[in-house]
Amino acid sequence: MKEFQLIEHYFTGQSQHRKDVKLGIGDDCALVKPAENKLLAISTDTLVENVHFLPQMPPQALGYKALAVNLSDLAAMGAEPAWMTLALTMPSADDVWLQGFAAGLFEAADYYMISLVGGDTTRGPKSITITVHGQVPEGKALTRKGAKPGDWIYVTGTLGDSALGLDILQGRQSTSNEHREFLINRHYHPSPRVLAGQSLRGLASSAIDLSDGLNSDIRHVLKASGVGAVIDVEKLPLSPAMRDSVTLETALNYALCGGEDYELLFTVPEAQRGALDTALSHAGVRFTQIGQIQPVNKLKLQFKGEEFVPTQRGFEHFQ
Ligand SMILES: Nc1ncnc2c1ncn2[C@@H]1O[C@H](COP(=O)(O)OP(=O)(O)O)[C@@H](O)[C@H]1O
Ligand SMILES: Cc1ncc(C[n+]2csc(CCOP(=O)(O)OP(=O)(O)O)c2C)c(N)n1
Ligand SMILES: [Mg+2]
Ligand SMILES: [Mg+2]
Ligand SMILES: [Mg+2]
Repeated sequence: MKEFQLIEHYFTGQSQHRKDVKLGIGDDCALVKPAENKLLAISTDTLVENVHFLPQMPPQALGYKALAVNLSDLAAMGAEPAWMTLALTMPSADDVWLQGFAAGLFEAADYYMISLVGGDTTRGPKSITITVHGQVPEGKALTRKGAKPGDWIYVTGTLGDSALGLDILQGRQSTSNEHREFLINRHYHPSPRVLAGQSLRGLASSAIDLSDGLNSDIRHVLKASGVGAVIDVEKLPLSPAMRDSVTLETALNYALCGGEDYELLFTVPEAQRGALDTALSHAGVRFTQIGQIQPVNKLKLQFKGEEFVPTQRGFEHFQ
């Protein structure tokens, strides 16, 4: 199949048709109509073979995850997904692979109501870059800046599962079949907390999504907000699969430094604390208070009051 046939065959048949897409795939640009009184939220993330995914990763999971990691950034800002572009580079046009990739991509796109409006297809080492566009009411976006001393720190979901799943895939850890399936699924199918992010508008004083690991990502919030924090690592939410598979110390290191959780970390002032339960009840995700913002610009990790020293900082591309 040639380049243009391939694009038409795999990427123009989506079921997600948004009224605000005035011109989609096929021209030199897409034309979209942003809503009035809303700001555009734009973010891009790349997945590169052997850096972000193993060559044997099922194409359906890869298509899904490539979009999910991008949606996670929209979630962190409280934005609603709207449009995306896809830049796809691959060594050859493998029909089975493309079929699976497109199925996974559109599964996530349909669920989160985001429309593919364009992209680029090239030959080369396998990599996927998605740019997402979302919308957020003016003045309502969540940002990394805004955490104040005394605010409570929360995370959604459970932490560390994805990194343990990757280690299991690579034979560095092992566990029961049931836990193995759960953990690998958490690695392959992260759940971007899109609804939770929108529900936190007007409630959270700051937010970020966790991609490199809490120990690394929370520092972006602290720096942007000009504050410090105490984290009670014994409060970090761990899945039963995590707790059953490794020692508590190893589990806490996965939760702090493993990365690819795609959960939200957010801060909430004391006065808004009571409103959280109701706001997040519709989002269908658990959330756990793990610490508090402090005036001194420093991150303190403690386990039952004693200093906790993690084995690493978090994921970094350039050491
Ligand atoms: N090559 C680049 N050019 C411009 N901005 C970049 C580049 N790489 C990263 N950024 C910006 O730097 C910030 C941090 O990037 P990153 O750590 O990748 O964020 P995230 O973890 O949310 O994906 C983001 O605002 C991102 O848009
Ligand atoms: C083959 C392989 N090695 C290592 C990892 C682990 N890993 C890759 S990227 C990453 C962090 C997140 O990726 P990044 O490109 O930093 O995304 P961003 O922070 O920009 O959202 C982690 C933990 C993996 N998923 N696959
Ligand atoms: Mg990024
Ligand atoms: Mg992010
Ligand atoms: Mg990163």
